[in-house]
Amino acid sequence: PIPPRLGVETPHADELSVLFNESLDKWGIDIFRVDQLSNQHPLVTVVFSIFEKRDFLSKFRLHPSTLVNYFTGIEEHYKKDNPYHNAVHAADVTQSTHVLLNAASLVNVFSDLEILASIFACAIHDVNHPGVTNQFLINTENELAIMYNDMSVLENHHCAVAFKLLQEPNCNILKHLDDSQRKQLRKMVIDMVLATDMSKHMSLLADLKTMVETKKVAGGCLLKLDNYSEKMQIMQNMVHCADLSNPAKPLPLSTQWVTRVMEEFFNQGDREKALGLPVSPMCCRETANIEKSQVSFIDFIVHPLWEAWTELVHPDAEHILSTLEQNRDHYSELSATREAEEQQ
Ligand SMILES: O[C@@H](CN1CCOCC1)Cn1nccc1-c1ccc(OC(F)F)c(OC2CCCC2)c1
Ligand SMILES: [Zn+2]
Repeated sequence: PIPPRLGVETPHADELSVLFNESLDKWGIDIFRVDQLSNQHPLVTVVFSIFEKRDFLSKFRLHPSTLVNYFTGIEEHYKKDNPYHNAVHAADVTQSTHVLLNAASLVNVFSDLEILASIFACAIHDVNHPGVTNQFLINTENELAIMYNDMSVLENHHCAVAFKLLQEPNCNILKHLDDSQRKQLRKMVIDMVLATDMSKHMSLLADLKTMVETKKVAGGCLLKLDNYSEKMQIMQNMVHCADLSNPAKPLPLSTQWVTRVMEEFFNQGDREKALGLPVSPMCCRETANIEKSQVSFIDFIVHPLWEAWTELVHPDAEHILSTLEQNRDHYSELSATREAEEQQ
């Protein structure tokens, strides 16, 4: 059976293809609308449409129904009742990376295999996420923490689930890659997904800043990327930027992500309370100051990262950085008014 043109069966196929024709390559596509129009298959349709647009089905001899089978399996392994870490987040990070890859200063930097690996890594980067943090899994001696010895527990799990699924019948999308391509892709995907562990953030950012400094010295071009580790550094930071892009999206999208992530954090706080464990930061629904937390999240983590990325790909990400700065000021004003109200 030939799969439907957008990879998914939906009564809104026409509306969805109009939305993709207009905005698949744009920062700020309404991914929540993609979720609705795709009959709750946002990841399958985003991956399928990006692969079609990049001509990956012919470049890598990917069979359409194998592609739909595999990414439907991946999508099903994203827990639907996670408010945040669900298939919409995966589709969002995947489409965001697709846009970042189109930056003029990154043209000709990555091979098709590196681009395939980046898109694949985003699609699977949080698969089967349990809706709690690494620290929670470690504190509760969860079987996943035991399995991965407390080291990047979630991120190891996401990789393992994704590669295990490749071995299911009619799911091996990499069947027609040669052995060396498949081995390279596997290594690149693991390197990118393990780099989404927030505990790696500071070292990843430090290395990115160093690269930006040397790039300035070397006359401002990126093309001299000859070794794997420099290329992988950029790919890891690109996926990490996409993973932390919620505050840098148009405000109506950003606020929906804040609501979702806080609900997931509060659910974890409820479980910690019930277990008599100390409640993690920002996870207590009684005391959390949502706007204030967003301002410090942006000031200490998200803005420094996007500032470095914007310098690296100058001037292609300027509009993203300015959206982030506008959103930061919005949350800061909100938190000031809330504080003033609470004083009265
Ligand atoms: O939890 C974050 C990392 N921590 C590290 C320790 O300091 C606080 C932040 C990143 N992360 N990891 C998974 C999901 C998210 C995450 C993703 C979107 C977030 O906000 C918004 F953009 F939607 C987000 O906000 C939290 C709650 C308030 C401030 C941070 C978190
Ligand atoms: Zn993520």
